[in-house]
Amino acid sequence: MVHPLPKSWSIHTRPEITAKYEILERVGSGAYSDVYRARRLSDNLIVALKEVHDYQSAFREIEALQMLRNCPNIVVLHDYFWREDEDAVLVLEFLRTDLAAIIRDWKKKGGGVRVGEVKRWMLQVLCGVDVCHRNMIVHRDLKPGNLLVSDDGVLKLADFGQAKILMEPGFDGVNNNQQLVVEQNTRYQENVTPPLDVVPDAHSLPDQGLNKQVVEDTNREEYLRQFVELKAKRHDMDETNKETNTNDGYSSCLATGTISDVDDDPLKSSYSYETEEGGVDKDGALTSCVGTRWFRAPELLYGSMDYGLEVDLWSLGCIFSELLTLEPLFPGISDIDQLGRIINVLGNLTEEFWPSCSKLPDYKIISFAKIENPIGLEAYLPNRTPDEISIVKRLVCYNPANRATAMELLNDKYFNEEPMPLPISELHVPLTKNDHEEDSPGGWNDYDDMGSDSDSGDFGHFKVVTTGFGVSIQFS
Ligand SMILES: Nc1ncnc2c1ncn2[C@@H]1O[C@H](COP(=O)(O)OP(=O)(O)OP(=O)(O)O)[C@@H](O)[C@H]1O
Repeated sequence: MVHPLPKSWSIHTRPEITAKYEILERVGSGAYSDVYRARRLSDNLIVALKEVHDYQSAFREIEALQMLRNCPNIVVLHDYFWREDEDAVLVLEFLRTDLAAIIRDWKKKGGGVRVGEVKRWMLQVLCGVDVCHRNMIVHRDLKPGNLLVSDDGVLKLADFGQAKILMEPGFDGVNNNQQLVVEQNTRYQENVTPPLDVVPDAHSLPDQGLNKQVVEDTNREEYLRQFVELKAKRHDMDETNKETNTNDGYSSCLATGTISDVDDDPLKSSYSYETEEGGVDKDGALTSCVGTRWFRAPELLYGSMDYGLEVDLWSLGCIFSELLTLEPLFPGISDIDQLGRIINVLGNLTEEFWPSCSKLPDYKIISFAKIENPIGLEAYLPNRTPDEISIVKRLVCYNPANRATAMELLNDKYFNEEPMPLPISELHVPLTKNDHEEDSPGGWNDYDDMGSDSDSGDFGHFKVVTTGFGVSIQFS
């Protein structure tokens, strides 16, 4: 659906943007942004202008996309506008549809999935995630709706507003493709031979205008200068926004949900929770309030602020399962329900599965009744082959260290045997993106709620028990 232009439109009143772009229509909006289709006046290129209303999110997205430029399965950042007193505007390549729309289209048409197609889509997702992870960037919001697709079938990871660089990369790691590859991380560096070549994207040519920020032939010094400048700006803004800021490390989401979940919770008076605001390393700690619930890893649901790239691997497993079945694997209606669904399938989270799980911040706060006979992932993947089930199991598992990396999966025989992955040129890309709005209630309309962080849904049966750690909520 194309949204009509609102009358008061901040992007429209910014001469530095309108001098270079004709704004055509609003094509989407998210938690932090409004996205417009626009035409670049210099060469008529159609682009997406993403006006980001949260500077932290804008910074993250720019920082990550700068590092990942020239990667074929990552959305191209052509340019950006960043001024202290205005919302940042990112100029992105325009991609008309996404994997969620493709899944909806398959479902609507019936007839199941074509394995060759599933393989090609999944390979493209894996390539995008692999390049992020080799650069120590955790995306933190992988879901079909954030995997944009071009008219000719190229899939690109987008929406890096929650992305985080897990360590400062060594700039010496710039390789021929100008990607920054971190040497320190052995798990992700062993046998690094990208199975699919990373080649510069034809559409990634830089903007040549006055506000040029992303330059294809940027040398290392210039790149470093821009990066340092942007960081300094962020630091200044951090200082001025200290009062209201919720940086990583300043907030903790308990397994009961996000802080807003707790605030909204009608049962809030029947239990308590404590959040440690002090003593958390501002620069080092992460927040657990990330990602869209259906794709959120259990360690995040249990409040971890010490997680790694593996949270993306869990999301990948949910995405692969959805490609195979056309249904979301864990469509939780609240964070508690999300955890309950996972536990019903995998069994209770115990040290048998993940030896250090009891150290998760909320592990002792939330306890579920013992699940004697977990359903198992197989039950959710009827008629799928053992290889397909095995891949889902290698991603959707409790212990993050046991999750298969994107690189390992790219080399998995599944993607190299019949039926072979379809060539990109043979992938079917639906013409429209939002035809699900016509669907019947209870169908794909529900899909729009997958990102909601409000726990106003059904909590099911529970009992509140006082323990040595405070109050425990037990669900059955
Ligand atoms: N490059 C693009 N090309 C075309 N449409 C886009 C592009 N980027 C984003 N959009 C559209 O705008 C919507 C919002 O964008 P995006 O998901 O990046 O924003 P967000 O505020 O970070 O969202 P979220 O609430 O999912 O975190 C997307 O669902 C998509 O429909």
